[in-house]
Amino acid sequence: MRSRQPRGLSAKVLRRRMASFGHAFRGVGAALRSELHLRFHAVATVVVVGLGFYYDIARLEWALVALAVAGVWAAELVNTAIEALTDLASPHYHALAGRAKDVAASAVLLAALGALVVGALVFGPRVFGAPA
Ligand SMILES: Nc1ncnc2c1ncn2[C@@H]1O[C@H](COP(=O)(O)OP(=O)(O)OP(=O)(O)O)[C@@H](O)[C@H]1O
Repeated sequence: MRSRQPRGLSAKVLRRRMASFGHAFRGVGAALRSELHLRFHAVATVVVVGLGFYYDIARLEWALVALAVAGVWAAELVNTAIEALTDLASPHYHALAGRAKDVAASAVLLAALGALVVGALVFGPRVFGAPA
């Protein structure tokens, strides 16, 4: 049976999806350029992935490390977006603006603490020689 979908629609949808990926990557690039914290995360990510290969960690450990790293990146990117929007909406001091920034920053802190726990459990025994 022939599809009733107008010809070229799927190509259009695909182009839109590709454009969305482009916007997302542009966002990561812009955040990397403006945020020192993100550049630190980039270096930390390279170190953690290097340690993963060096110690040949297990598949499930890779999954935990990937989730932890992605969680920190996602929290930091959302925090960067909230900071930008807050500065746009409230360039002058406002208690709500401060609260929005503090809460967004606490999401990064929570993700970073989770990543620290994952890092300590996965790499701690290997680096410090304790039994896994
Ligand atoms: N417009 C504002 N009104 C009230 N408090 C603010 C405002 N802007 C910033 N703050 C307070 O200052 C803190 C630091 O804000 P700032 O924008 O400097 O972010 P930051 O945590 O230093 O992040 P970054 O270093 O990534 O820019 C906020 O968490 C908030 O408590």
